[in-house]
Amino acid sequence: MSLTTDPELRTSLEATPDLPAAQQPLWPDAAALDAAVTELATYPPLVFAGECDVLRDRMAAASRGDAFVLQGGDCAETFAGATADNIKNRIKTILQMAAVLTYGASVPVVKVGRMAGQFAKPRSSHTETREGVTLPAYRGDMVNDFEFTEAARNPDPQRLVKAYHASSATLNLVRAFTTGGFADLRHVHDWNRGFVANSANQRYEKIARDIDKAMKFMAACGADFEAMKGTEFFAAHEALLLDYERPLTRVDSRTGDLYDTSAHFVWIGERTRDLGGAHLDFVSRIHNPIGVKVSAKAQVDDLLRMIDLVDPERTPGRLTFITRMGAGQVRESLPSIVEKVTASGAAVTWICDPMHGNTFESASGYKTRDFEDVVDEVRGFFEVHQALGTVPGGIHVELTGNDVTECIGGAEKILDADLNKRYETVCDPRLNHQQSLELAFLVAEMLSRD
Ligand SMILES: O=C[C@H](O)[C@H](O)COP(=O)(O)O
Ligand SMILES: C=C(OP(=O)(O)O)C(=O)O
Repeated sequence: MSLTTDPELRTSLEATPDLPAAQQPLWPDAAALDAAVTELATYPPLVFAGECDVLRDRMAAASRGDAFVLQGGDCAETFAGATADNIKNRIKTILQMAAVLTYGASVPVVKVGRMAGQFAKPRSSHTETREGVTLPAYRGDMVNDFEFTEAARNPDPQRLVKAYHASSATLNLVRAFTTGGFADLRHVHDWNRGFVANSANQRYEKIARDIDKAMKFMAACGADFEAMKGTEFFAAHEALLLDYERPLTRVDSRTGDLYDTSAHFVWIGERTRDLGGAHLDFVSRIHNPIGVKVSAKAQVDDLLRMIDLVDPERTPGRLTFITRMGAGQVRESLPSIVEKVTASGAAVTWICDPMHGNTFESASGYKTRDFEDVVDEVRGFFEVHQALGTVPGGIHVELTGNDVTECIGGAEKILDADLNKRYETVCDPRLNHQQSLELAFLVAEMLSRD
């Protein structure tokens, strides 16, 4: 792979018209920004273009119903949170969910972490006010620090470089866990047995028992579990900060095509998906599989134009619409979008994000989500696709492997009064380990009914 100093790449990126880029930090020091971007451009890619192509094929399989996608991870990764234990717990949770979903869907589950790059956040407001003091909003560790002081909230471009190193270390451990034996299906199944052994989760015992039987059947047939000790795992994040994504964009030496080597899959968020904006222009130039968040506010005509821009050749697996309508809206707003996009002949993969349309402020003042709403949105997503004869291709979830108390509900019955016990997110509330597994069991039930 060539670096951004490659004349071909420079030409291609410099050809990018000067389009408006929403949600970018107001970097106070242009020279410092320049230095950070130049430094990033000299670093090795985090992923290989060929891996992105593999993921594109997997996303294409999901668009046909031959695979099911599980995307999950933190709302906002932090530098301090990039520890071995946190990464291990998140991977473990995703592997456990994937095992249950594989059983429910009877197709391979494509595992994609919101990890190793999810360090930047779009915000509703540029500023945050506490007790009469107004400072720049926290925009993710890639930009500034969560601490509420003027110095901490000042955007620092060296954080772009730190984000690269934190992503690199995270991805290194993720690759080690997923290929070095930790992902052994027999361990994963044992962990799930531990989950259903908890009296709160007894209603999922039947699925766990059925999986147990299936594993014994496979063993009796001579299945090689040793060969199933590793698994494919991909990294994804929102391509929000163009000062990070552009210098990590490289020419694939095999084909001459551009790839954003900061992750296998990048998505464009609800707040930055404007057709005339720099974000969609950027992803239209790279060859990674791309996601776009779609809320109930999306106009179908805009989505059709977006497909023409990002996926003019209608390549299966290239474009994923991650719908996040809210439990109260999904049944009303999703059908016409799916119907019209399908009628246009586009080959998009449909994924449900049941988190971002279901956020509210609890009576005690915490930003939270109700587990019931999360489940209901996924249920609505399945109902809509079933009614239209289209394919529900996967789910996209904000989760952690730790026992935080950020979303209310679930079998543990987390209440508003419990939120203050372990509310650790620096942005949006995540499902904890138990709630994530519970969601997987419920989605497995939905899938096996299909
Ligand atoms: O993750 C999504 C957004 O970044 C987040 O919901 C914005 O939160 P805010 O409305 O508190 O800025
Ligand atoms: C900001 C996010 O979501 P959305 O763009 O859908 O609001 C996100 O997934 O982190």
